[in-house]
Amino acid sequence: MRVSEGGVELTVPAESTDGVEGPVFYNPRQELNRDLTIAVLGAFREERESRAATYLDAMTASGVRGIRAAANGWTAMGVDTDERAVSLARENAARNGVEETFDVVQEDANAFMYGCGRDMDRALDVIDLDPYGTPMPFADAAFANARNLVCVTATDTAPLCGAHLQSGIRSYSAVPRNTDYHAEMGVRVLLSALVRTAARYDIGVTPLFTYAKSHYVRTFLELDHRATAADATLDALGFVSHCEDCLYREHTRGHFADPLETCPACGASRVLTAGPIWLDASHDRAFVAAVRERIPSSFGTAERARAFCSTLEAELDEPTHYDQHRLCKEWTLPANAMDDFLAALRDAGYEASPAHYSGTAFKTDADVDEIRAATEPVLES
Ligand SMILES: C[S@@+](CC[C@H](N)C(=O)[O-])C[C@H]1O[C@@H](n2cnc3c(N)ncnc32)[C@H](O)[C@@H]1O
Repeated sequence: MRVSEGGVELTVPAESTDGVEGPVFYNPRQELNRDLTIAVLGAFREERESRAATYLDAMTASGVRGIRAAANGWTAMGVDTDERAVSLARENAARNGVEETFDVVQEDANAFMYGCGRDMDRALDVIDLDPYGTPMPFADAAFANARNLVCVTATDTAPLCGAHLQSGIRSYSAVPRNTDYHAEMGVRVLLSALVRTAARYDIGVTPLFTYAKSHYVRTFLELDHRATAADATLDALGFVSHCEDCLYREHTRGHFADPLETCPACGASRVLTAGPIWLDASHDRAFVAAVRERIPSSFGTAERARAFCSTLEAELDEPTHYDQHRLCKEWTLPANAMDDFLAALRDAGYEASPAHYSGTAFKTDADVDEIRAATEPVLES
């Protein structure tokens, strides 16, 4: 089957695939992810005045990411262990006339990355990990061998958000907890595990653009190759305690957890502690704005992608979000329009923004009692 996206033409398997078995992977529902990736690459080069030129599509499948990067001026490389993927990616590269700037290799991604690290002629400026499930088996090789930017997709959202607790602990060396902000738990557990991996190579990390959508988390991490930068990055790790009864939460920075026995707000003992998680900003607002401006109307998801960036730009940096419907259920009050709800918080002197996780998700510097006091009038009206 022929598809076109982002100005390139591809042959892909007739049915879309999203599993390990079956034909070469291509998921049309990931077009937004790929459109945003191309816009991030462009913004990174221009905004950061970066000389980054080489891009590794470390799990290339149909070759779609590498081909789109090559079509946008990158010297791209693609790797896949599946020989059918390698030959399809090569065919697709030739179809788009980028076979000179998109070289595809059949190899294990880790072996390839370490091989490049030893070869100055194959230095990798940007490495993009897009595996099935957890990216952690590839994270060491990526940080050890990337110069400027590491892009990561994780699709194992149940382990990341604490729904599959043991699997999450095994993969991420952190304790994720299943809360009502489960997608954000996944974002912050993933960032924590990635920055701790980078720190082992004396690399500090700045998350430029991070989001959770349907069944995956995606992040773009700028690298700073200094031990002091790694130390500063680790200062953004800590723990969150969450009351399952009244939804109170608090977070503390540092390497040691100090779990709450009881909730300071309601006295209940059903308090979950998660961590270490990433507590700082998960995106750089100015960078996200630059990404938005670089989304051409020709992209299939242009309108959605720009709107998504706008939501992310406005989102506060608080490490956990609330859900209006969840709070209203707790308070047995009717929910109201999000705009009125957030306006009530702002009128009461708090910061408040939508959060990209859902249409009823929001962030604020108010605590649960303060949210209720500020919004009760508009919920009852
Ligand atoms: C989720 S798909 C990649 C999708 C692709 N990046 C896209 O945007 O359509 C994962 C790919 O990783 C490949 N793969 C699995 N293990 C690998 C490994 N150790 N090294 C390199 N590729 C691997 C699989 O064959 C599969 O094609």
